[in-house]
Amino acid sequence: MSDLMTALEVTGLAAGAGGLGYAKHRAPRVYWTLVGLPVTWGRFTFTFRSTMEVCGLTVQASGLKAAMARAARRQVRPAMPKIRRVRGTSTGLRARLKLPAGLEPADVSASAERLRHAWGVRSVTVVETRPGMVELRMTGYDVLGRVRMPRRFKPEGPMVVPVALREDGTVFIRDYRKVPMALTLGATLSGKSMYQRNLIKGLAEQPVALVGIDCKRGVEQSPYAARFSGMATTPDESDGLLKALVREMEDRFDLLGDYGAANVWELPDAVRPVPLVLLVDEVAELFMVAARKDEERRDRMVQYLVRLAQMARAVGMYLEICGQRFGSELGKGATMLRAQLTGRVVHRVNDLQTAEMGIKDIAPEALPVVTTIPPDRPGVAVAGDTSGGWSRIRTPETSQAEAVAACRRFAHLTPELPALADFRPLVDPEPAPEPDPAPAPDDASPLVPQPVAD
Ligand SMILES: Nc1ncnc2c1ncn2[C@@H]1O[C@H](COP(=O)(O)OP(=O)(O)OP(=O)(O)O)[C@@H](O)[C@H]1O
Repeated sequence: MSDLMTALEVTGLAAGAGGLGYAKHRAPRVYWTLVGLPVTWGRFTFTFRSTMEVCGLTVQASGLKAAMARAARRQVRPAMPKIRRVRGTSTGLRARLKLPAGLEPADVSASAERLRHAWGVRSVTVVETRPGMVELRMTGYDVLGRVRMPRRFKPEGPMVVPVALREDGTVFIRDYRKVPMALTLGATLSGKSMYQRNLIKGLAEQPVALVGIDCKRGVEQSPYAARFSGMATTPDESDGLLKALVREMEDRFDLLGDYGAANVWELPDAVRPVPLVLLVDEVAELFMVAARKDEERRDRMVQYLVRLAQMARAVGMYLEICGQRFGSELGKGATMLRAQLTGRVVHRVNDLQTAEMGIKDIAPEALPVVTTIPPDRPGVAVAGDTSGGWSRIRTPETSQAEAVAACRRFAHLTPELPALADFRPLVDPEPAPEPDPAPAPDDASPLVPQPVAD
């Protein structure tokens, strides 16, 4: 009997160990939650003091403290960061530390690699949360290996879309009100379309008008037509669409003038025009020139885009431009337009010059990171904006069917914009069966776009 029990125990242990070994590689998130997190938390807590000492994150005790210690015949200990809060997450461990006078966040950042080894974690990122306080963001495994977005993430406010994961395990959001105009660059097969797809899926759920320019005959954007209020698939159509958008922008400015408002968010809800995002896929196709008369059209379109990029933010109109390159080869005014696109997401690119176009003017120190994105990691990109901050991100792998299903489910949110009536995209009247059949609201057919109530 006891032999049988022993055999069962050994088999159970072996199966358990095998299961954990399997989970470590195939389900790192589960492994981290079950094993990594408690072990790391314990290691962090019990070795914190000694780690601070060996990593040189201590300063001499202040005169008063030293005097008090001497008076009490205690050893004078150096001052070190104090743990204020520790929190486990599905990707790692976060610890808030209060720094003693004499230590600054840069000192802790400089020791990040040593802290990573000391606590056996995948990465340590140091973020200043307020003067004198830093947060250590540790990840327990390669969170960009197979991206899973946290389920409980709630975007704060309108026009905020969670679109990817940062390597420190936090969510990378596209916040249109903070960074209204953006450029996504990347070589072929680097993951640009996946990024756009995630963006469209996230935007589809919000009360926003989507307008598309896809001069690859609409192959990228047409599947999402149910959620688009306007779409152009040739340079000629795009010329007309951009002209209509500039007029729409001017009308919106007139409205702001009528109400004495500085931007659409100050307008009363009843009259506020719906926010609008223009998504341009493969900008080089839009600016393609075959004859002299095309050049005039191209220069005109660049001018329209520059005007939108310079002014449209206040009236709730935003640009999202995507391409393989974006330099002077695109024609007059192209580099001026690029300077206005202050949000940048740069995937793997083919040459240093393209990486420079994407990131050098806003976060030059991220340049080596862009040039070393491996080809077997499509979707990995460097995201930065004019605040100077940048991070390595990766979008979750989302199938086209999932994004199409989201567009159809929220088709009732597609506003009718009279100015763009000539550019309404064709909606497939017989959609393919959807993999994710969420019920559409009773009052809206998923196929017939309906205006948003004012
Ligand atoms: N975040 C990601 N995670 C995993 N796989 C990805 C990710 N992003 C892209 N891929 C895969 O990489 C391949 C290329 O992606 P995608 O089509 O988005 O690239 P692209 O830059 O748009 O290429 P092209 O310019 O040729 O259209 C696809 O097979 C896609 O499934």
